[in-house]
Amino acid sequence: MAENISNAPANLTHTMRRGGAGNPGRIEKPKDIRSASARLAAYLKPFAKTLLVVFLLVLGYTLSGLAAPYLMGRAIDNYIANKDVQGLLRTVILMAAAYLTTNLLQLASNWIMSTTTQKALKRLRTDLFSHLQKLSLSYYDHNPPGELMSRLTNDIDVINQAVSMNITSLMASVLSLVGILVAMFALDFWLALASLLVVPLTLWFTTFIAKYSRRGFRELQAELGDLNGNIEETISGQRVIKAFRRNESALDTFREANDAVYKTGKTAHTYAFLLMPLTTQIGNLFVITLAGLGGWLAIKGLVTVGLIATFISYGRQFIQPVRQLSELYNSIQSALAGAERVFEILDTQPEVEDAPNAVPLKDVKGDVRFEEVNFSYVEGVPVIKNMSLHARAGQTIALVGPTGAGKTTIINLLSRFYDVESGSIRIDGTDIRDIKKENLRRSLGIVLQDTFLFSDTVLENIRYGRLAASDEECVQAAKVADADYFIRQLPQGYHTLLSERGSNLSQGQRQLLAISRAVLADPGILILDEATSSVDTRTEAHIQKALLLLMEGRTSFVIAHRLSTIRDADNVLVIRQGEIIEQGSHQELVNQKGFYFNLYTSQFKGQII
Ligand SMILES: Nc1ncnc2c1ncn2[C@@H]1O[C@H](COP(=O)(O)OP(=O)(O)OP(=O)(O)O)[C@@H](O)[C@H]1O
Repeated sequence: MAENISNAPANLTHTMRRGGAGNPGRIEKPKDIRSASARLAAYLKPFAKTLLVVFLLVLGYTLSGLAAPYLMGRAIDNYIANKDVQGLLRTVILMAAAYLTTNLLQLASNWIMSTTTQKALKRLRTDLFSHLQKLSLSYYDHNPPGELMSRLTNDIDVINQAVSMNITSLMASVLSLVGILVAMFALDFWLALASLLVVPLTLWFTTFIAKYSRRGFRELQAELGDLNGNIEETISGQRVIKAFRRNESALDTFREANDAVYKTGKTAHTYAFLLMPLTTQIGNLFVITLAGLGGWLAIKGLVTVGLIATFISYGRQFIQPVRQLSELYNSIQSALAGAERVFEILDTQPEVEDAPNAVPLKDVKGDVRFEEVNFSYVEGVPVIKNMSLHARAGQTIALVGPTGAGKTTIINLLSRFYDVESGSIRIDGTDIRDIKKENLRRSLGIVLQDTFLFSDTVLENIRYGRLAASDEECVQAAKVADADYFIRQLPQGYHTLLSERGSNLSQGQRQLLAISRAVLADPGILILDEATSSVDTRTEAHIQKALLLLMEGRTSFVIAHRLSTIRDADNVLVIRQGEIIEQGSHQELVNQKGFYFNLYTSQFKGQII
């Protein structure tokens, strides 16, 4: 058992590195230990019977762990002293059996515990992920993806570490401490009392080293954070770095950050590694004291040599749980803090569900009305002000205006990604808050500038528009969207795997896939955000053609960047600071010589119509 002490630095550093997502490297304290542990325990509750088995196994191996030193003492006193080879052999076999049982039971309990933990964590992860799906977009506005990812992965991992390993360790440590103490006091009161002196010394010592080591690792995490940020920026900004020939200065910044990591890492690890030899020294000191004191008592004829051997062996076993307890405390604290962060998400109110009287939307005609709509993302900062508009079924509405005017917000409100603050939005006369969300979103086709493609095949990415669609329907949609020609040129055609966010496709091609999706979805109302970045003229022509086809007979809201789209629109809404300041056809607006006219002359003049 004593050799386990050598694991100390590894365990300790591991615990420290996994300080949790919020602030890695720090041993964080949960705000409410009781509630966090109760909720975490609830996830283990379905496995109560299994946990009882684990407890019995731990109890079993603690007892068998206590048996071996006792047997050794007996062997020395009864058989070695009396030269009884038979008896010695029997005891040696018993000792071997005791050690073997200890190891086997330990193995079994750890295995069962970690399997159980994995099952419980699988549930927690599923709960967390499904809850994330239900949260509103405004929640995502306030919680960056990195942070949420960290909760799904790091925090759950910290909990995993603590629950799968540390719960059994905790049980074992407490049980073996109690067991050893009882055995020691039962065997010899004074020697047991002397052994107890080692407890405060070990506790003080481990806490002392752990404090410095922890501080070191905390600093190391901060430096590592800087280094990671630096690397991430350099990788994602490669294009700009190369364009501006900043490779050397990027390297300099990296060297600086790398150097800081090296220095802090050296100090932190030195403290951590100090723990092993120094704890071993304390253990040795303990053995020497026991041997000296025990030897003296033996000379006096007060104790037997076998008893001293038993005590020394117990003594070695004793230090480990004492040291472990102080480490476990930190690791469990971190896990509970992680659990709290996970529960915080689970406690966030999900997106407003459908009203109880929500109705399905059937056969959408596409008549859209905004009636005195007000909205703000942040309280007190109105983004849409008292806006009213009417789009008749089949009309194309172009939204134009300077950046930040509120065009995307209008579309966000129509899609009910956010709810209006006051006023109402109606589709075919029904307030969208009274329409089943599922239905509402199905009747809207959204083609955004930055199309999100999943790491899957081209075919599956198109099928995202309507999951029940057959392969033929997907291909047909791609043909209508004029995407078929480029898809067939891809290495595996429709079965080509797209990389994350479709980065192996050009922007124009991504848009064509988004249009294919919309064609497949066959929505009553279309929402388009025209791409601002230029694509090659051939793709551009394909996109234009596909869009015109798609818009035919559907009410379309287009955040327009091309003059041709604006000219073809039935109504152009000029948005400024959350208000419609002008509206009419392109020609009417030009004739008005107002805000649109200025916008037109500065922005669109010269565009090929
Ligand atoms: N999620 C958000 N949280 C807080 N404020 C936001 C959010 N999204 C947009 N805004 C703010 O709302 C205002 C309107 O933004 P919106 O995206 O609707 O403008 P836009 O007209 O679409 O601009 P652009 O043409 O640049 O896309 C801006 O001031 C913007 O900063």
